[in-house]
Amino acid sequence: MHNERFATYYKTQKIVPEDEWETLLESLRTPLPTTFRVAGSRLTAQSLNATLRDTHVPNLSNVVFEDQPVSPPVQIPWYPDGLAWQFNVPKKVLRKSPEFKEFHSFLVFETEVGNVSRQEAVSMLPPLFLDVEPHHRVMDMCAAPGSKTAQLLEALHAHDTLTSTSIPSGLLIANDSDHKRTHLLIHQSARLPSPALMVTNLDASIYPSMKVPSTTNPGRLEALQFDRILCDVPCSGDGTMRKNLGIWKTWQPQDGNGLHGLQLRILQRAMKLLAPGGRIVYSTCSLNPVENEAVIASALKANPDFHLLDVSTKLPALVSRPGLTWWQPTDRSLKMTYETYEKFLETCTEGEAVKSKMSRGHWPPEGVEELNLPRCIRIYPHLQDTGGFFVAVLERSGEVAQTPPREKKREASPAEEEAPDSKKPRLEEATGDATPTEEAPKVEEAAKSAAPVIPVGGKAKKGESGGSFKENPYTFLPADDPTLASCLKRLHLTPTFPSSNVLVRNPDGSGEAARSLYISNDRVKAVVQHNDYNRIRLTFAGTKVFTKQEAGRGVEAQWRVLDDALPLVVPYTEPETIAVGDLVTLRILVATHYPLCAVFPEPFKTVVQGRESGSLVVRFPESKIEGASLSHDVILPLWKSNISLTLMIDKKARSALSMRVFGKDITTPAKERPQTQTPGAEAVVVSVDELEEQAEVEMADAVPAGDDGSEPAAGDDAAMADVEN
Ligand SMILES: C[S@@+](CC[C@H](N)C(=O)[O-])C[C@H]1O[C@@H](n2cnc3c(N)ncnc32)[C@H](O)[C@@H]1O
Repeated sequence: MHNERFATYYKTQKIVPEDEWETLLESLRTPLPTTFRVAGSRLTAQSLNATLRDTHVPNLSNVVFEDQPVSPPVQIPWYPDGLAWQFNVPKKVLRKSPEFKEFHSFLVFETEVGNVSRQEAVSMLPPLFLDVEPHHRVMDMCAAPGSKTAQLLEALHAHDTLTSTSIPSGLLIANDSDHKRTHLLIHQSARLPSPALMVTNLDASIYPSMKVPSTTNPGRLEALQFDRILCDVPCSGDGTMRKNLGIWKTWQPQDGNGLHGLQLRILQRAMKLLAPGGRIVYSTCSLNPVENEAVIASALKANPDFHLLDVSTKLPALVSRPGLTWWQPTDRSLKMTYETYEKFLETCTEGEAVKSKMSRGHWPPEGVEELNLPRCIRIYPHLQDTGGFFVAVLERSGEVAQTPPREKKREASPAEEEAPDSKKPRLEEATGDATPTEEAPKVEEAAKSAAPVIPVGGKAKKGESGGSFKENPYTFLPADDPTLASCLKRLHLTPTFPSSNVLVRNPDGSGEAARSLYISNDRVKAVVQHNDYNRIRLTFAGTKVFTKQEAGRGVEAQWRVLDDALPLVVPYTEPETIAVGDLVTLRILVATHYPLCAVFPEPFKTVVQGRESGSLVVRFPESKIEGASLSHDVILPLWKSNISLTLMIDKKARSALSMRVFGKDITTPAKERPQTQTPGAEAVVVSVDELEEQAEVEMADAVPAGDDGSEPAAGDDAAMADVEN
């Protein structure tokens, strides 16, 4: 863990006082503590956080391993509501101490189901400074793998309750230029299903302007402007050296020098897309002023309607240092630093200057002191045992548009619907487009071509590109579509269900061919309907709520509600069709795979025996019995075949639920039958073996492999490492 170039460069930049340099270096050489955030909707998170604080931490408080006391997890002091935690425990303690082993499995399972997000502490900062509210139009320009997108979604859904999801009037577009990584992002975001989410796969530096119906000028279109934009740009990542040890070996100043241009272009594009009064958070996990203050300074100079916000009191417990007002770039040889760009140019040929990727913007601009750069936030590893990080919060002057908390839905005027594209109002005419007219053709052209791919480390690999766009389009179904109508009827949904916001995803856009139905809010609908999906490289819109389930041999497939979508669908479900179960019932469902209806306690048994086969929703109210407790209501999806029931959640979710309610994992592998009679079950009058056999045959076709009924591999560290950023 030594790199002379790194030390020389940063000492020259005076990023910390000289007498602090060794402490900073020492801290960079020590392993990073494990940090995680209790995620998901606010109330679920608070309930899980209480379990952590009141059960897990006391259990871990007096652990002694090999004669040494081991400290329990502690809350990160600056994170709101105490929802972020950290602990520093050697791997062998996690593997061998029974208390920590149990805690580790708890974390792995809860991470799998999305209630815990393993995230570096400093990476949790940018969304906190963005201050997102449920009605905001939000853009996450470089979003994959999505840990910050998840935080932004949580903020949009701040009004959710434990068992129901609000439909925010706002919008979140999460974008990344790497196609593969957008799919990781979609997977991550599915953990907080949101009808307000869209995912696009574009180069953020040339992000096209999107059209939406004008709110002030009916029948016209205007450019979509955002209230909040996150620019968590690709960077050299030298603030992550405690975790990514490879950077010690490879670090060189050219990493940051080469990225400055792209970082500035992404920030400047965000500035063009932002509404007056809106806010941008620019962040990197780099210590380098060329990637940080230099980008902010150049962007502010070019956009005088922007200023840096003083956010020093926002998180009082966060220890940080002010942004720099002086720095001195160096060329790749690191032999010299140059006071000015002009002095640098004197030392090289034109070709060398181009190759160096240096520009005037790499240096502090004239009048740098007027830009308030000390309002930027620098986090160094030794300040509070974290990674290194940089955040700047920029605000655009102008009046904040007063968005009503819930938008009124606007149907397109018949003239607009029927007009051929060429006759539709031109975006620029309608709005004086957020995109300057002379820039528009370049942006449009570039957006049509495949987006370039630049990996997290920031260096684009030769020949890499986003490839041609092969995603299926999203199409809204007419509210009276027969497939949709039969689905809503079968699932007992009320007429208030927003059926005009249901989308399908197949080449011909028909309901008949659909195997899944998605739902969006009005804002997502407006964007999808008024923009060519190929041009905006639309990879995902809304959230999947219903899927077709094979119902067994010779029986027609039926619709069911996806587990994750239940909080969204339940408020629109006829209340009398939601069955109610107790903890004994839940224990049978968690421990057994195809329990017979006959084994459940009354009145649940009679209720389910009287139901037609197919999708069934059950509410388990808050309660407590010997060996089990539910601290809040839980709603779960079941599938009923002729004589048995199945809990339609995947293996990890089942185990996580079991640990939360029964304090241990009581699940059994799919094929293994319980040796004894199911706990809490009544005496069964017919041969259980015979009937179970029959039930398994019935279910063989019915339970899908894949997103819901599947049996994914057991939880391990990889599951947590996967989502770490
Ligand atoms: C620092 S990472 C983002 C991490 C993410 N915000 C999170 O919290 O999970 C930078 C991302 O920028 C993406 N990227 C690189 N160049 C880009 C560009 N020109 N436009 C959009 N995204 C880009 C990379 O694929 C990478 O996923």
